[in-house]
Amino acid sequence: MELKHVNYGYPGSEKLIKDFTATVPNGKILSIIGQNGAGKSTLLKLLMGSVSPDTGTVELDGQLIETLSKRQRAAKIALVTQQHQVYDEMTVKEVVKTGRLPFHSLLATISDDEVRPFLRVVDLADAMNRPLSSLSGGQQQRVWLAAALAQEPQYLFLDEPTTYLDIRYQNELMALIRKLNAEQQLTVVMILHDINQALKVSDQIWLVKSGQLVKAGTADEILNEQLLSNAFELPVKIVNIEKYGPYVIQLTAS
Ligand SMILES: Nc1ncnc2c1ncn2[C@@H]1O[C@H](COP(=O)(O)OP(=O)(O)OP(=O)(O)O)[C@@H](O)[C@H]1O
Repeated sequence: MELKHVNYGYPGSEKLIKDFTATVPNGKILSIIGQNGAGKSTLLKLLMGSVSPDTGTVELDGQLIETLSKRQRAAKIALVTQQHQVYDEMTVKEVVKTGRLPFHSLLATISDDEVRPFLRVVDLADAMNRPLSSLSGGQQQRVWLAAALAQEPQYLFLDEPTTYLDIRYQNELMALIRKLNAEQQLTVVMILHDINQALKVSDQIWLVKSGQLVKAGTADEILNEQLLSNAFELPVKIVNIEKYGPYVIQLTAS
């Protein structure tokens, strides 16, 4: 999956993504980090083909993304976002069934047996018949992950998956994503707000500022005070913590 010289602005707005060229590493975990409004979610939309570049190209497995139908794209890419309150009344299994829908007509019946394996992966098979709203935030996020997995994608996109989760659930979710990446060779692309989390879980990081790629690199290559301070427009200190390693501190007050 790759972006080549992509420029994009929302209709009626000024250019947001500027001459963006980068490759999503296959079978790896990629995180996109940057300030609010830097264009991270828009990059996901471009990679998914839900918006088209004004100039430049987006390729998915060697094909121009706009030549693929919505169904063909859904067969390859699944997205987990944080906007799903609408489905609160649904049961866990119903939510996971929505993940199968790109392949079935809306009238198709999807059996419980078909969705159970995906709930097993996220350790929620026992909660299958419970209303989604009766689960904790961390469990709900795992249900959405199961729904994405039910799509049997090659690429798993996550837009700020740890927002609203406390640190323990954040760590659990990240461990699960790593496991999925390792065991199912899923290519993971996620937007993370926590730089340290991104540094810890990612094989590659795209550091983005004002719609431009500042740097694509490994955690070691991104761990640079000046680079991060410039990109986030805040002073950054990197400290070394025993048994943890380097830790980025963003200084919010001068
Ligand atoms: N549908 C839209 N129409 C017009 N402008 C939009 C639309 N979606 C996003 N924008 C604008 O594009 C800019 C970048 O948005 P985007 O969501 O890509 O950034 P982001 O880096 O993901 O931000 P955040 O960290 O706050 O989620 C913002 O100024 C936003 O207001």
